[in-house]
Amino acid sequence: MLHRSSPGAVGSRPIVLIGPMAVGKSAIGQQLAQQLGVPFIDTDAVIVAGHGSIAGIFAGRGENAFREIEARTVADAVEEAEGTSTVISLGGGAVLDSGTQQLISRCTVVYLECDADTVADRIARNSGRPLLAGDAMGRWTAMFATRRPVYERLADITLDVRHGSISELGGRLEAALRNHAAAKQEVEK
Ligand SMILES: Nc1ncnc2c1ncn2[C@@H]1O[C@H](COP(=O)(O)OP(=O)(O)O)[C@@H](O)[C@H]1O
Ligand SMILES: O=C(O)C1=C[C@@H](OP(=O)(O)O)[C@@H](O)[C@H](O)C1
Ligand SMILES: [Mg+2]
Repeated sequence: MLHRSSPGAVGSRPIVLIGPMAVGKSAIGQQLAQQLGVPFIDTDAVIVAGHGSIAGIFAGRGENAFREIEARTVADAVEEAEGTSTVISLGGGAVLDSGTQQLISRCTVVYLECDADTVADRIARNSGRPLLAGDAMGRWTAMFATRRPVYERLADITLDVRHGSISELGGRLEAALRNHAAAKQEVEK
């Protein structure tokens, strides 16, 4: 019998978290991985470990260089996670890359959905996100408007994260993943 938190029940594909900056991809991803007892990869953390701070990469080499590093890092993470339910949290702009879009179609993609009010305080405290320098809320809102259709199109599961603590949202996401895996199994029978 499967334990309640056994990773088997959420399927055997990598679980990829997408969504706008500060929605909680890194925090909820880590929480979910802990609940499931599976590895966690935060692609931004991998980039920082290999190349220094994200602000430093943007300032020294530009956004295009960051996006190239990011696409390679995501590809390596998905490859490493293949055949497992490893949780992978992406940066908010990673899914704009068409190669990344193709790669994550082999994963269970979770879109964390929120509104500007949810992230306003977090963004006001923000320091390390170069794309939010200056008018952080204005920039966040403009980017969300253009990226939102991409997040919606790529999502297998959409989780509303406007209310709830990180651990509550981890619990809700685990339940949504179990439902999704069960529904897929039913279709494949
Ligand atoms: N549901 C939540 N409740 C309270 N704080 C949250 C919640 N989700 C995220 N946070 C906090 O907001 C900040 C941004 O979250 P983070 O996971 O880094 O977002 P992302 O990776 O999507 O940019 C972090 O300090 C995180 O702990
Ligand atoms: O949305 C973006 O373009 C970015 C989001 C950031 O990650 P988070 O979404 O985890 O903040 C980070 O990758 C970089 O600052 C660029
Ligand atoms: Mg993050």
